[in-house]
Amino acid sequence: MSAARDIRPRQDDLGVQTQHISTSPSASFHSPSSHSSALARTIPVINAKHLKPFATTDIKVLLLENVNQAGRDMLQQQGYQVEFLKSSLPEDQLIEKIRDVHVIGIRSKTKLTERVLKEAKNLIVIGCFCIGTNQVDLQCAAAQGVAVFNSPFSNSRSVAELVIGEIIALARQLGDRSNEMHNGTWNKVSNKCWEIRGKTLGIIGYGHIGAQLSVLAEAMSMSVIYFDVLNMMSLGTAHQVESLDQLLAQADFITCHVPELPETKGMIGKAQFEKMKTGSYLINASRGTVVDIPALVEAMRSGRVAGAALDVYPNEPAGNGDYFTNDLNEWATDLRSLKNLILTPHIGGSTEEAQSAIGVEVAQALTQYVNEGTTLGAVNLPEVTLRSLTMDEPNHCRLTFLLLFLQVVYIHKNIPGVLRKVNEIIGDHNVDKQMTDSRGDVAYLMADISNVNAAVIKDLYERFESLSSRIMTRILY
Ligand SMILES: NC(=O)c1ccc[n+]([C@@H]2O[C@H](COP(=O)([O-])OP(=O)(O)OC[C@H]3O[C@@H](n4cnc5c(N)ncnc54)[C@H](O)[C@@H]3O)[C@@H](O)[C@H]2O)c1
Ligand SMILES: O=C(O)CC[C@@H](O)C(=O)O
Repeated sequence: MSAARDIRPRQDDLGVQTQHISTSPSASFHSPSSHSSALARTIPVINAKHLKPFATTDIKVLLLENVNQAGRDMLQQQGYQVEFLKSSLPEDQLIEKIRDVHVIGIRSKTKLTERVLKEAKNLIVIGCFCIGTNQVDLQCAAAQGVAVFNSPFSNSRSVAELVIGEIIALARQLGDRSNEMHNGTWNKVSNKCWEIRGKTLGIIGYGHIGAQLSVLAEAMSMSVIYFDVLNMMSLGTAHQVESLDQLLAQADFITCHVPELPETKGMIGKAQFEKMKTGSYLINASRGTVVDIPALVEAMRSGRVAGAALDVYPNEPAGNGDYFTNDLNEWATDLRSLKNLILTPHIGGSTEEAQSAIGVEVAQALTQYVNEGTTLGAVNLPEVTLRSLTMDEPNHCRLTFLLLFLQVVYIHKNIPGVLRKVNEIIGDHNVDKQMTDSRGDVAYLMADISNVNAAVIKDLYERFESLSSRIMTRILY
């Protein structure tokens, strides 16, 4: 087989119309579970909607919001066509672009709403190169058979470290002193400046970030309490309180680390500020909707809150520039006028370490899904994987010759009896391995079938596609 990339269809030995892709090792996906990954592999992928196999060079990827180079490189090395933009796109432009792509990579600013997703006729997978997935209509994506992946903890440490820095900066009014010096003013004061040793940190949401922060804070002799809707294992000597009100009443520093959900919207508002200790501090590096900003402004003006740090806002601009004005958020000027308020442009997870780790992790998940159908780590589909078809398999030479193994990836609506119909179809064939799982209304089945030929593939595909419960059928071989 030629090492040159050639995406033209050709007839292979079995007479199946397939496509021929690079055998360069650098174009192979190095799956952690695959011992053959260093060897050249040929992984044509069928996009079900066209009933034609894809060469990897046919896969179109759109990366928005300055996704890290490491992730971009990995996708390019697959041979995919990768378009890269530094910022997000307004909805209408996004719709134009998304119509054409199979894979989209975004961060927190790109809103993949139902309206956008309905136009994404070729889309098979979304990569959120971040933790949050609130910017994607996950249910709509699942109903369309579009898998969504994120990076669940690669930037957690970066956020936790930022928050530790902010706790000290707020306790010592560092932002104000630094601004004054920038304006030429020497203002040596100790009034209302504190050590953090012995103070109580109240963490709302004890997940990846909250737990990491708990350890760091205790290392600096803070005592840690936290509130979470789940019962969690406390790290160190931290302890879980039973209600948000208890946390608000006890903590000197309060920091929010909950996801954006209907229940967390406005979770810290006027009533909660009134329950906080006078002179306490608030930090929000979760999502902008969690804190009611006008209520925060009022609480800071009244002296109830002695300082705050905000990294996230209800409305955030698509790219960098002079956007932090009342045009974007009506209270921006009020915020900018407050003392001891640290404002950062959603940079909690923005470190070199975090971004490159996220780039690699999400690019890997995307590649594994596109090339192998694996949904491990998907946030909206059942997690299903099969052992890779490797050189260690008894029939590995068939893998090398492409069409002797067929992997059917079938996403279907989870209606009772549907699996019986699916199994009736594949039961007539030589099923090497098979796995199914469901999540909500959607079930996902993977099956490796050996000894297939062009007619069998066509028959299988057509029979799956004719099932009324079908969402998406892909055949990878
Ligand atoms: N500023 C940034 O750059 C940045 C970076 C990463 C993550 N984030 C945000 O931080 C959030 C938290 O990240 P994480 O990785 O720790 O998430 P996580 O899912 O690991 O933890 C969230 C925790 O919040 C808890 N929770 C959910 N609803 C709650 C409620 N109503 N009350 C109390 N607890 C509740 C959950 O049980 C969970 O333990 C993310 O969802 C994301 O929006 C921001
Ligand atoms: O990088 C981003 O845009 C989002 C960072 C953070 O909020 C996340 O959800 O991981």
